[in-house]
Amino acid sequence: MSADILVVDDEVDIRELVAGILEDEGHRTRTAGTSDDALAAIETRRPHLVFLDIWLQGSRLDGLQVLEIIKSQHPDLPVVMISGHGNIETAVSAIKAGAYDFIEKPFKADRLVLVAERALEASRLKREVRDLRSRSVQASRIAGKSIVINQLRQAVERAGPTNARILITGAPGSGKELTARTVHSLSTRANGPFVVLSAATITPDTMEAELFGTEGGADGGRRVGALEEAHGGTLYIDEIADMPRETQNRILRVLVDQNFQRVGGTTRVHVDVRIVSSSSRDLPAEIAAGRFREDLFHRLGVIPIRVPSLAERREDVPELIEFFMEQISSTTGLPKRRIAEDAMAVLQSHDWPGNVRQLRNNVERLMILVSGDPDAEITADMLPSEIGALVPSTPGGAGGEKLMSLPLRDAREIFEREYLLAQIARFSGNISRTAEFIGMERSALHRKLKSLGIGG
Ligand SMILES: Nc1ncnc2c1ncn2[C@@H]1O[C@H](COP(=O)(O)OP(=O)(O)OP(=O)(O)O)[C@@H](O)[C@H]1O
Repeated sequence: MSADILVVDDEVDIRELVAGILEDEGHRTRTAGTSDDALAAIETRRPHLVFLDIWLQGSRLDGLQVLEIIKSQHPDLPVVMISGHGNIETAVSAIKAGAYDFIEKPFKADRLVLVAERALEASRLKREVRDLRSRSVQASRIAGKSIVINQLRQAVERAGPTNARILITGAPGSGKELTARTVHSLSTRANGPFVVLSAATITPDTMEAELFGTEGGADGGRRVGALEEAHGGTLYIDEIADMPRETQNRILRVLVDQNFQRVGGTTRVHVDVRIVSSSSRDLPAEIAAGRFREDLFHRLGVIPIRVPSLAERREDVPELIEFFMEQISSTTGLPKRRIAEDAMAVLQSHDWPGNVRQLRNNVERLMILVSGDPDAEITADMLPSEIGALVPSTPGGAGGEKLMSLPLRDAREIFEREYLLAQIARFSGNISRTAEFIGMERSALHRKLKSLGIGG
């Protein structure tokens, strides 16, 4: 890579020498003889790398002061100090102040080239890591603009940094783990581990070993459990209500004592772990049935957060579809597709029992299956039958057969009711938008709803 390198030294011979060597390597260089010229050159255009003399005789500021200014304005701009013979100590303090490295006069050309390449490579890697991080944050963004999702986002932003234990409830696939990850990324533990323990998929026999780890097993070895692995970070326990009673007792003790013993062990392990747990069950009902400890419920749920189901926020469906198409397209290379209005209407009025996960799976399936003309829209008839049922289900869950057994008048009334309820839900209760979509006058729709006994 050809980089833009600024060489700052009061001795003209030195700066020309350094610049010459770097240019021979294919880089572009600029030079400055004083602190003010150096800062002005950076101001004009941020270079990729700076070689900076420590002394800078005859300048307003010395090299260390210039370094300080550069680091405050451009923390990621790598600076290599040029140190005179015998002032290694100053060079070391420059490194403490943020310089990448130093070269000592007189220096060999290959040492100079090597340091330059390393500094440029380190800065490139740093940038890459930052990009990847921001991309993965973007990939796990809580998407949606509905009121309920805004409330969720606010709750997460408030609770994230507090370090308090959080209990997340919500239907399967609604985004509980995503919520937990967002909480973690907003906390002071963001650079620590985020460990997932899925209580639903672990058998009661192995639950404690998974959570606490084991000691003195058959092979005499010890295994680190999820709690220990999450030290300094967050432990996310999924489907907490599926934990066996005995484990519930033990985890409660961990929460009280802040330490635990490994299975088969005698030493107490002290950890600093924030526990975020989740459940898709009705926990008060589990407590009433004696399956879940009430005191544990209160300990885990210092801050309760509820994730809305997708059916509660149908207006987010188009944005979520766009979000997933973008995501899937960038990871698989599949082209994004346009969704025709009739298909969108079906997608928005579907109940989505599997919530956002089910929606995402369907988007992926459509992108794979709908091949051919990349400009062709996805229309309602291309949707899988599981979603595409055009007759809304009737109360009691019966489908078309029930309608068939009724006189036209009653069947029509049931159909109209279900149809209108679904459309209104789709537009989040906004009657004007519903009326416009279904092609009725707003006042006529109001009258219709009243006659069907819907709404106030
Ligand atoms: N609001 C959202 N915006 C973007 N993606 C979302 C949103 N909610 C959920 N997802 C995505 O949907 C999928 C399911 O979410 P997640 O695993 O967090 O659900 P869950 O409630 O933890 O599921 P389960 O109950 O099965 O553990 C994930 O791919 C997640 O990234």
